[in-house]
Amino acid sequence: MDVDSRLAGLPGWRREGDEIRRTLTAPDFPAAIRIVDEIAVKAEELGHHPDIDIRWRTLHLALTTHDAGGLTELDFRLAAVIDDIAAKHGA
Ligand SMILES: C[C@H](O)[C@H](O)[C@H]1CNC2=NC(N)=NC(=O)C2=N1
Repeated sequence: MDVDSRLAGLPGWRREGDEIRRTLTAPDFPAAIRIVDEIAVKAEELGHHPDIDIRWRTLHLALTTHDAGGLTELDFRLAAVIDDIAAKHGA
């Protein structure tokens, strides 16, 4: 997969090794938790789950496909879903 060209379509995301990462700043802590809650619903639907670090209203998200030993189509699909959720919540 051409990771660089996929990343070009996801401006908030950067590559770090076998992961893509994005940091979000929500308006406040409850909004950050609502974002995580919505991501959880979509992640279950996709069968693909982000690593999430919650620091007050800052969320650090990391995606990779451990099963495949690197980045796959699913990571980029989930990244786009996360971007939609973030935009909806003003993050
Ligand atoms: C069996 C199950 O589908 C796998 O463990 C899934 C679950 N969610 C996952 N999520 C992510 N991000 N990477 C995986 O490799 C992965 N594997």
